[in-house]
Formats: sequence, structure tokens, C-alpha cells
Amino acid sequence: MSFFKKLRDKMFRSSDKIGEGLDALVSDAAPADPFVPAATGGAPQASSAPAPSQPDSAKPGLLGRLFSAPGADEPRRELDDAMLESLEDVLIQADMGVDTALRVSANIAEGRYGKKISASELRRALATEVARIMTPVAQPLPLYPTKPQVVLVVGVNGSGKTTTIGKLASQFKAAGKSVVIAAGDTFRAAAVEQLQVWGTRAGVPVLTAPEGSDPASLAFDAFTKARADGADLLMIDTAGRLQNRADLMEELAKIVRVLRKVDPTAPHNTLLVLDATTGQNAIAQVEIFRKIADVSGLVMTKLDGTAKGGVLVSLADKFGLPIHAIGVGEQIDDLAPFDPEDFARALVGLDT
Ligand SMILES: Nc1nc2c(ncn2[C@@H]2O[C@H](COP(=O)(O)OP(=O)(O)OP(=O)(O)O)[C@@H](O)[C@H]2O)c(=O)[nH]1
Repeated sequence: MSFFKKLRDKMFRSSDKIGEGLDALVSDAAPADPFVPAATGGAPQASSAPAPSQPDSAKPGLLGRLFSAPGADEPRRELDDAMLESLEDVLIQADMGVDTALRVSANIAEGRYGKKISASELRRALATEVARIMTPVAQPLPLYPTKPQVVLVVGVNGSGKTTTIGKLASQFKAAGKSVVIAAGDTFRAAAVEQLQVWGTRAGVPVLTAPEGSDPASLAFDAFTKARADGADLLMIDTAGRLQNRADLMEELAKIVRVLRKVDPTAPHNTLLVLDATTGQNAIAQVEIFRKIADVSGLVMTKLDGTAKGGVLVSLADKFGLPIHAIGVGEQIDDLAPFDPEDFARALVGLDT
């Protein structure tokens, strides 16, 4: 199965939500006859009966779809103010956020306003627009010649830090890099154990410290050891207790201070892990963590099976922070580089 297909299958809730929304937008106003002019100059005509779904026999086959102009036999609706407003609503419901939804809708309207548009044309236009926003932020985790490259991983509890560290460690190891993990959330035995499980899965050593000990001291020891061992990468897990923001801020600042005693340029990356299922709350988390730590890039987890995938568009539009990877499941291989085109097509429910 191609990765795009896998991504699309896994993001089915987002793509269903947006795709169905777009279909309804067009078919609500122009269900019966694709060539009957749609209502103009007002709100979309609410049809008294639900739009009849196209019988299978009326759907073009593969060849028909290949050779006929895309969307040629589909219902069309004039792209007017009412339809644009409905489009904005669909995008807001998909967690794109109000500002981004308005901007995306306005861009789609450009050159299309007043013209008749089909649902599949709308999907393609939306996919193009989303890909345009996402392309600048799609950047793999930068790798530097520094040894070890220190990657500090931050994020609220439960966002998927441990899982992401395990997945990344496994990928780097497979690429021939030697990786060391430091279990920096020393206050939670369960978090340390979970990281050890992932370390075993990835075949990577996990350095731990006694429960309740100073995370900065562990970070220092881990850095010194990773350096002495000639490791390529040191990934440091951290606590995510936002409830006590001042403490967390101090804890992270202290980790950075001690790392800089070993290498003034460390940490070389500060990865913020975000949970896609929290939707617009992810925006607030970026705002908070950018104040606490010098966030250099994002990983968005749990994109599988959430209807809130649009939040990624909102994040890219608002902050422009690099998105290094996306998590699409709980298994070790379920972390993919972020591909803006694939993501855009999967988000809007395009088949190819
Ligand atoms: N479906 C899905 N689940 C994920 C993904 N990433 C992580 N999870 C799950 O999310 C839950 C929390 O993940 P953790 O990696 O433990 O999160 P954490 O941020 O380290 O959390 P704490 O250990 O509480 O600090 C676990 O049940 C993971 O299996 C993903 O991409 N998709």
C-alpha cells in the first residue's frame, strides 16, 4: 500500500468530515440537474428533500473518469457569498481556525467567484490551497555534524512524546545513526518505564535516573556519556506538567543551562510534540511552549482517526514553525515525514 493511501485511510475522519462538507455544499443547492442555473444573489436554496445520491450505475467507471473532464457531469453551484460562508464553516469545523478558514476561502474564491464549481473541483482547489500553506513548513528534522546532536523533546503529558522519541530513535537507528535516549521525566516512574519499553523496541539505550532526581543532572550525565561514547544523537524526554507552568519553565531552563555547559550550542533542536486530537488547543500549546522553550520544530501525533487534522493548517498558517513529522498510529513505523501534498489530499478526501 502506498504511503498516501495509508495516510488517507488513517486520516479518514478528517477527510470524511471535510469531504462530506464540501459535497453537501454543492449538492444542497444544485442536487437535481447539473445544468440548471444555481440560485444567485442570496442564501443557498435549501432543498426540501435530501439530495439524491448518484446511483452506482450513473457513476463514471475508471476509464470514464480518466478521459472525461474531471467533474464534468457533477452537480455545480455558483460560488457566491453564501457558498463561501458555508465553506468557511466547513473549514472551521475541521479545526482550521477562523483566520485560516477565512484566508483559505478567500483564496479559493479568487478567480472562481461567480463561476459554477463542482464538489470535486472544490476539493482540488482546497487541496492546492492547503498544500500551498503547508509546503514551506514541511521540513525534516535537520541533522548537523555535531556529535552528539541534542534533541530536546517537549510537550504536555500524553501528547505522544515517549512514542515519538521511540519512533524517531528507531528510524535514526535504521539509518545507521547511534542514538541515546535520556528519560528526563524523572518524577513519573511510569513515563520512564514506557520510555524503556520504546528503547528496547528501537534497540537504543535509555539512560535513567532515580525517581524524583533532578532532570537537569540526568541531562548533563546523559550528554557527557553520549559524547564520550561518540553517539550521533541524544534525545531527551522532558516532563509536560503544564499545571505548574513556572516549575516546568524553570526545569526546562535548567536543563538547557546544564547542556550548554557541555556544548554552548545545545540543544540543537527543541521538538514540540502536539496531539492532533486536541484540535485548536494545539495552538494554545504552541503559544505556551514557545514562551517556555525555544521551540525549533513540531511533530503532530494522533492524526489517525481524528476529525481535527485541519489544525495543522492553522498551525502552519499562524506560526510557520517547521513540521518535521506526523504520527499516524501507535506502532513503531507509524511516524512519517510530513508531505504537504499527500497531507492536503488526504485531508480533503481526494483519492489520488
Ligand atoms: N493513535 C495514535 N496514538 C498515539 C500516537 N502517538 C502516541 N499515541 C498514543 O498516545 C498515548 C500517549 O503517548 P505517550 O507517548 O505516552 O505520550 P507522552 O507525551 O510521553 O505522555 P506522558 O508519558 O504522559 O508524558 C499512548 O497511548 C500512545 O500509544 C499516534 O500517532 N497515533
